[in-house]
Amino acid sequence: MNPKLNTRIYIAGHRGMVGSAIWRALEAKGYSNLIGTSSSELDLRNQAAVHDFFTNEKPEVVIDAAARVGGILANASFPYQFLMENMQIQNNLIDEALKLDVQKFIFLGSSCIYPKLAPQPLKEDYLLTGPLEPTNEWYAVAKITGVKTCEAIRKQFGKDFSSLMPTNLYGPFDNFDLNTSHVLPAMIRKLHEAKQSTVDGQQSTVTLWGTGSPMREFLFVEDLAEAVIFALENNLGDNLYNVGTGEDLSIKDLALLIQKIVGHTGEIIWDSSKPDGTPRKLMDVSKMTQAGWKAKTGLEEGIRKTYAWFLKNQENFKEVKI
Ligand SMILES: NC(=O)c1ccc[n+]([C@@H]2O[C@H](COP(=O)([O-])OP(=O)(O)OC[C@H]3O[C@@H](n4cnc5c(N)ncnc54)[C@H](OP(=O)(O)O)[C@@H]3O)[C@@H](O)[C@H]2O)c1
Ligand SMILES: C[C@@H]1O[C@H](OP(=O)(O)OP(=O)(O)OC[C@H]2O[C@@H](n3cnc4c(=O)[nH]c(N)nc43)[C@H](O)[C@@H]2O)[C@@H](O)[C@H](O)[C@@H]1O
Repeated sequence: MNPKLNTRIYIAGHRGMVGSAIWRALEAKGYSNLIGTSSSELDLRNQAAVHDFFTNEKPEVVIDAAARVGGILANASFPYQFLMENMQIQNNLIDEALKLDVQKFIFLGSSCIYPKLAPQPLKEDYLLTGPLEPTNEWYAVAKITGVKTCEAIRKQFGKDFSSLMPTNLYGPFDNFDLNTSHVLPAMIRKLHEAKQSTVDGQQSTVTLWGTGSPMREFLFVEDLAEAVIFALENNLGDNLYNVGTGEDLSIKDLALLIQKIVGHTGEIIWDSSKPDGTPRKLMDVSKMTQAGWKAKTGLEEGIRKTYAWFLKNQENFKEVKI
């Protein structure tokens, strides 16, 4: 389909980091008929409520950025919720979208769908070729189910349902709760707070998780929002596309970069009782590049923007339990 500026676009999860970035980017491009509801207004795990919502709102396009999301520890600690809630949310959205003849559905998954020890960089074809990383296999299984459900609809009904697999994301409106966050916002918060708490003129020590040796790729969330709009406005023609920068670095090097940006001069300790997770998950982004989309924001530039956002908004995190 070719969306018009008044096409009715429902962004599920529009208050989250990803959904809100997509909303802002669509608004900036002039899309005027955006639909969003918070989880307190509409619990997407509730099938009947989702049915009523679709019947009333009649979206023409659905972008699914709603999910139970968290970093390595949250994933490993709540396997049932990460599996069940994600399947409930996506099943309700996809099934109602199919029944009510939504013209385009974009499902967002994650790079953890690929096997733990798959060759690098990860090509879309490597899906279901080996065992998953145990810390997040529950979330990964839910996301694989979402990819396959969209693929089944595409195959059986010829409808434009497709999946984008973003690498690890970061940016404004990220989650800075140290128990549930991903590594990049956790490092910004830990290093910033340690910089501010000096003891005898020395900045405090920061404890990070694992060995620091895993490799990760990071994409600025506003670049992902551009990729989603690219997929919305172009008929990509296939079911599954990786979205990333195609570059990675070690967790240790990420810590050194954030330390420099934040201005922390204290010591960093690595707590190897915490899991490392998958050793590497670098995306092969050639399919998206060939389609015509490429990430724009360099890692240092993106972290500087995110840190600036954190400094402006950190009062909101004060009540979060560490
Ligand atoms: N963050 C990453 O590093 C990353 C990496 C790859 C892929 N992704 C994917 O990107 C998508 C969005 O992630 P995010 O980082 O933006 O997460 P987020 O900030 O936690 O946002 C998740 C959104 O989902 C909504 N939601 C959760 N449970 C819901 C429910 N039961 N009913 C209704 N809404 C519900 C929340 O709504 P309320 O705010 O109203 O509660 C929230 O707006 C997910 O599909 C995720 O897998 C994220
Ligand atoms: C994108 C998401 O990635 C998630 O995997 P994954 O990259 O390991 O998740 P992260 O939580 O970002 O952790 C990445 C790496 O950073 C290390 N790390 C170091 N210090 C910290 C810290 O203070 N907090 C956190 N959170 N990590 C830290 C962590 O041990 C791991 O090796 C998956 O669990 C999800 O399913 C999803 O796919």
